[in-house]
Amino acid sequence: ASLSQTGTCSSSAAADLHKKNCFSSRQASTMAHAVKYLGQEEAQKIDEELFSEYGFSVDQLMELAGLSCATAITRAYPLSSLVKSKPSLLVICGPGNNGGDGLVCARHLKLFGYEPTILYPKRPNKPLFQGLTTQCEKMEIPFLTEMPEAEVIDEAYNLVVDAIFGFSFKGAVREPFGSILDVLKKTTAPIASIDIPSGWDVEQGSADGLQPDTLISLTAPKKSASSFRGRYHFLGGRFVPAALEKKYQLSLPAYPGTDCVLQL
Ligand SMILES: NC(=O)C1=CN([C@@H]2O[C@H](COP(=O)(O)OP(=O)(O)OC[C@H]3O[C@@H](n4cnc5c(N)ncnc54)[C@H](OP(=O)(O)O)[C@@H]3O)[C@@H](O)[C@H]2O)[C@@H](O)CC1
Ligand SMILES: [K+]
Repeated sequence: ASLSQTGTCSSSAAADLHKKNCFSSRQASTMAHAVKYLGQEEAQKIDEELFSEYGFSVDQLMELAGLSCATAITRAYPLSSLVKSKPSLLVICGPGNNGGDGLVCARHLKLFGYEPTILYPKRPNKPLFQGLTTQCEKMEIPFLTEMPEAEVIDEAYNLVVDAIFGFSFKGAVREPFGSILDVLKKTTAPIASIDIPSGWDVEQGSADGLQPDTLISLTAPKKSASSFRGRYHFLGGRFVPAALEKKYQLSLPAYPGTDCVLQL
């Protein structure tokens, strides 16, 4: 099959190929401006570089990440839109920095007028997380001692914030988080996932995993975000220095004004 002078194809197979090529080149030109979706190692390298080369501390970036998440949640689920009489939210925090983002997010949500409750079953023995826990306790945010049943969650909470695992998640889910994720899969309350829907492979996603209504990608989306089918995808974590953005060719969109989140 050959292409005619006008670039149209003389057979249907060639037409398909031509369409594919045109699509690829169109896609490539759009992609040059589109935000980059990161692999797991790349996300971890950027994180590491922010601390080692750029002199940030974890708690600094965690504060900005958690504030972005609380802001995104306020945009997607304003107080006036909540269906329950109380603006109740359940924030489930995991054992790493994603869980830390969840604690910061809960604290800001409380300041924004929501009534968060936290489940934090595996707490690292580190001053950072102990401090974040104390801050939440002092702000009268209740902590649950066990994961409620799916029906209880649907009855009691307007929204679940998933801060269980982020970009360091690997392998089969270990307890107690396997059971927690099983319950979450049965809930009908909307889920807002911080950075990555927990339990998803960071790059491949998960066909039978959580299906959050909202995803808040921090720094840049991870590859699995291309499988996100929920209503709201936000970018947050407005702390990336231009030189780092350039080095990793992140092509981050411009945040409007002083906003710390952007809807993708
Ligand atoms: N630069 C940025 O963008 C910033 C990123 N930030 C945030 O940090 C997040 C990344 O944090 P992270 O590296 O601490 O890892 P994260 O994913 O929270 O979890 C690790 C923990 O999970 C556990 N675990 C792992 N696999 C498991 C399994 N199969 N089953 C059970 N457990 C498993 C593992 O447990 P362990 O191996 O210790 O048992 C470990 O303790 C990132 O996504 C973003 O939210 C911001 O705070 C700041 C700026
Ligand atoms: K998460």
